[in-house]
Amino acid sequence: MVWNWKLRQQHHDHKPQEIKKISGRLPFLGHALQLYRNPTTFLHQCKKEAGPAYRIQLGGFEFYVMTGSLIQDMLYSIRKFDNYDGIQVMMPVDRILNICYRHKYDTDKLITRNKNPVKLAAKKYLKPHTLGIFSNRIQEGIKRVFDVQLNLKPGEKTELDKNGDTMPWILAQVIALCFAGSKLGYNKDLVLATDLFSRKTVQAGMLLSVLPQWMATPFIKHFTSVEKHLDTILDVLMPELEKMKAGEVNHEDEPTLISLVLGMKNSNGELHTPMETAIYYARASLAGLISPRLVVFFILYELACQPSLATELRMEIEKLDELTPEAIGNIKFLDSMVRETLRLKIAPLGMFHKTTTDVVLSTGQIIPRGSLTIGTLLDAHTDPILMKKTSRLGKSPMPLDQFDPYRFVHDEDNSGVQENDADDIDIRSSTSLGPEFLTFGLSSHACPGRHLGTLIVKNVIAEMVMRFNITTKSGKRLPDVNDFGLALFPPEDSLILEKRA
Ligand code: HEM
Repeated sequence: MVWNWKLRQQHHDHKPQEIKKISGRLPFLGHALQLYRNPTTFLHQCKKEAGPAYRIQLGGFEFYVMTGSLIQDMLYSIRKFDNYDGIQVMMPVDRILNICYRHKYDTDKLITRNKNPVKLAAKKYLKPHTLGIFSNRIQEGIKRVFDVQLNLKPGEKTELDKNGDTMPWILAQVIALCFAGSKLGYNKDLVLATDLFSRKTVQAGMLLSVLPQWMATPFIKHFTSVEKHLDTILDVLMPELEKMKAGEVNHEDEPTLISLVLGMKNSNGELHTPMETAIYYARASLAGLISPRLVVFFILYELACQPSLATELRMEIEKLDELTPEAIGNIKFLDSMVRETLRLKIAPLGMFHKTTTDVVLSTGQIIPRGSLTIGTLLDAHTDPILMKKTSRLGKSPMPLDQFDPYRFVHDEDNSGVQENDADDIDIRSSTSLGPEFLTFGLSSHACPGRHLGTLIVKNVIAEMVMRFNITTKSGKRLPDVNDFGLALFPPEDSLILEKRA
């Protein structure tokens, strides 16, 4: 292999070391069994065996695993570690569109490596100070679904299944309103198609992660195709988009993601067509639905297991002068619970990237160009050496591997912050990025939708807790479900909602 000149200069002709392969691989399965049984223990053993960077195999993929501060190095080096190709490993939406929709539209045109219009629109309009434009839509959307789908009499109970339709419907309704506007966003066909597009994409993604594409394709086409749902999204959105394009209507009084994307140019310098814009709506809704759904369920489960937390949250909500999404978004206790959930209720492995060049790590080891890299986020978030500031937070700090809903309810006096703490370690809110909070990524690739996502999560939780007493169906706290260390799901349990008087 020919090292490039710059790398040689940097390392004064010391030959970079290969990164060690972890022993115990099985043919094809690689380390799947170890990751299935106990990913956290396995990843600790790997670090002991091979140091801060090592190679594991899962399914057909080999991953270079980054631990500790190497994760930050990866997330900050956006030119060397590409996140687009990385995300496509876990959520291969380009391949899924290609399998399900290529016969209707050349989906290759939508591969948005460098100019993702959803990202550009999100960066512009989903900032904390611009979120007010979505306020009414968030409030109205949540209220409407609760009134229709969860309309119980006081004392009446219902089951909220984590795999059921209610929670996805609530979130899809809000996302449809925010991304397509009030004129189209209440359309039931659109809301259902938005939800099913995201759920089917996740299922198809799972098939593609375990089977070669030729084998997965017929299953996807038969069982998890997104074609019908994308057709519906196009049917609802395109007539309005055509009118917008012709200048017959505009969305100036209520900015929407679709109006922003329609006004942007693609990589050929041409404005997006109504069809492209409608497909981008579907892609954006994926980002807006998948993670928030899990975060909401994790928090509700915690409230069900610790009813005193629900009582405290109700008291905080009752103290508010007005019940606006912003006011709910500013409740410190709720924000702390969201940040703690995002810190701890995450997969042991995450943040897929692909190297764009041979990369020499600070350890002197090399990752060849085109390799898949991944970070041990959970290990980093529970390591007191890396989480110096976080580990001191709270009046009586709890160990980092335990869920402390009050951890980030801090003020100047009880934050545990010391004078020599680095200023760049920002712990102010659930959306503050920094080396002690990696869940949204870092630097310019960090999630641009996090402010909207957390605001929606908080408002759904607030509505739920004000309307219902929440308990678990099992009557116990069941363990979270780990999926080969690559995804973490809430326990195999349901929630029982009892309408409050
Ligand atoms: C609270 C829930 C959310 C979580 C945990 C989350 C997490 C993430 C993560 C981990 C990334 C990849 C960062 C990287 O590779 O460095 C990402 C990217 C992205 N997220 Fe989110 N996200 C959330 C909500 C949302 C919402 C509501 C939107 C709405 C538009 C959104 C839009 C995006 C987009 C467009 C990207 C791609 C950014 C890029 O390519 O640079 N996310 N998100």
